Amino acid sequence: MSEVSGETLIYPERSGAVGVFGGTFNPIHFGHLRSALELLEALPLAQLRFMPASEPPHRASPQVSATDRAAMVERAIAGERRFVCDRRELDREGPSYTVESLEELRHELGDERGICLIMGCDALLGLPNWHRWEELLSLAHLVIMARPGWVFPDQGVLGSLMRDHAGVAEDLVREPAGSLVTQTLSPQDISATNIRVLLQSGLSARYLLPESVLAYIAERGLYAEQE
Ligand SMILES: Nc1ncnc2c1ncn2[C@@H]1O[C@H](COP(=O)(O)OP(=O)(O)OP(=O)(O)O)[C@@H](O)[C@H]1O
Ligand SMILES: O=C(O)c1ccc[n+]([C@@H]2O[C@H](COP(=O)([O-])O)[C@@H](O)[C@H]2O)c1
Repeated sequence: MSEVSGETLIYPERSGAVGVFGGTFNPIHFGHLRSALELLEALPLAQLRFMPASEPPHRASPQVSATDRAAMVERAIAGERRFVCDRRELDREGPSYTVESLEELRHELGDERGICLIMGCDALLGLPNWHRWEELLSLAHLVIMARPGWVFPDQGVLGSLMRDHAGVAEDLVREPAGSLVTQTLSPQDISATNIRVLLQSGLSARYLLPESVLAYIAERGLYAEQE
């Protein structure tokens, strides 16, 4: 069983699928958290795992360490029993390839359990550049969240992917992998980029992310104001 934060994880009732929400979480914010909660309520998910990327494959190395980013995730999700911080990518050397995390999780959960890889529409657009991306749907379902300012692709390789794998919520528990489900949630036009800009400019980021995360940022002097 992989290392997870807090209590030892007992995998939930056999009925629900396991959601995996990967991200840089630099820092985690209410856009992530509110979307995750709405997904839990809209889809047959028993648990949602926030999985901070240690070395996000397709962006510059974040200035804030993976340990700090995971600590912020842990603070943010404290109190919501169905949210878990999955630290497996912190324990692995090299780029945090999602396909490798899903392989590990599939091995742990067995062949029957539904696993849902969750991502925003913006992340979907970059999918064809991911490491071994064509294997992702054999390991998990994809749950794509609408995000303000982004439209679902309807052409090219992603348009075909969306049509060929289009599924409905029930598929996430009927099958272990292979369906693509889109979900419209209340729009949260919040980004970590915007939060970093505010903090680096000496402005408040209050009400965009949990107070516990803001307190951690202050304690550790992260995203400090730039001269
Ligand atoms: N406001 C939001 N609403 C819905 N999904 C979001 C939102 N913000 C981020 N996501 C999704 O969460 C996942 C992780 O995102 P990430 O940690 O990179 O946050 P971000 O706010 O997009 O960060 P950055 O601004 O640094 O790119 C991605 O799949 C992204 O699409
Ligand atoms: O596996 C890959 O090749 C890959 C390429 C780009 C992004 N990802 C994952 O997608 C998630 C969102 O990434 P990001 O950069 O938008 O925070 C995060 O879990 C990354 O590890 C994964």
